[in-house]
Amino acid sequence: MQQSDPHDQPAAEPADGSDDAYIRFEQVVKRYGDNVVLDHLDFRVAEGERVTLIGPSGSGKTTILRLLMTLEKANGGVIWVNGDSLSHMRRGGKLVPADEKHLRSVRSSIGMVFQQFNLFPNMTVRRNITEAPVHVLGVSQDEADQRAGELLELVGLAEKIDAHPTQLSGGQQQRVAIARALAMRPKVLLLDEVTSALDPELVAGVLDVLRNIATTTDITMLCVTHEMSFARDVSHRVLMFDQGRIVEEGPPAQIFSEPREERTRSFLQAVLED
Ligand SMILES: Nc1ncnc2c1ncn2[C@@H]1O[C@H](COP(=O)(O)OP(=O)(O)OP(=O)(O)O)[C@@H](O)[C@H]1O
Repeated sequence: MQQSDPHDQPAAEPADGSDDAYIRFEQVVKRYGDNVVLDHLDFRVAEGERVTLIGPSGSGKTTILRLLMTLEKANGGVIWVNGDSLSHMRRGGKLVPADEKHLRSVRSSIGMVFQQFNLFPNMTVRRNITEAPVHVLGVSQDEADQRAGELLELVGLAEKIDAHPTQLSGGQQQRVAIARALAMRPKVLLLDEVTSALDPELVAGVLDVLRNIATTTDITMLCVTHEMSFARDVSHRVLMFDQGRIVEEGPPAQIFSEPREERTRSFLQAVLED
């Protein structure tokens, strides 16, 4: 049984009433058994903002993305996405626990790309990209096909539309996974170490695609990466985590060039030596 947390107050609106944050974590607690992974975490991400999460292994970065995708549930606090709470909803003027329909609706504004590409091996690239828009959003197959073509153009794989994932390199598969996430027209894109599973020579191509998406769209991005030059290029803000708390945050130029905290300095040193 999960313990309840004193901060797990149902809330209808962000605590300060008006809040322009698109994503907001308010006193969020996540535990696995006795392991406190997120410890009363507070942060906000504005609409269109691109934020990179850095920090040592186990500091809770992936957990944050998984909570946003509702793949995990917080033990305390409230997570807001565009004014909707992931724990509660209003029904008939009352606050009730969020149901699956509410969560599905919130989740539909969020796309995620994982370290492993998770493409359907038996489907062509086209079907990998069109399956969810057609079956979840109810978009016509023609419209979904047209969008798949445009997205494959964007990720530089237009000629692979009828290929199967097994015929593609890891980097190409990851670019298809990015196109698939964008096909749902998300407002937020979550990127979880999307180049970590790739051979080194394939990393740059995937990062170039993401740089292009970051700079040519107004999509809100939360990105977990060890690619510091990519983080420097695309992020508006970097959050440095340790043991489930933010130890430092700031624009990339400051965090990477003049970190204030010893923990940030030693983390960056270790990544650079890697
Ligand atoms: N399903 C789970 N069951 C138990 N513990 C878990 C589970 N998922 C994550 N954890 C623990 O939560 C902590 C935070 O993990 P998380 O993956 O969020 O860290 P991270 O900062 O993303 O690390 P990395 O950079 O290695 O991916 C770790 O101690 C991890 O062992």
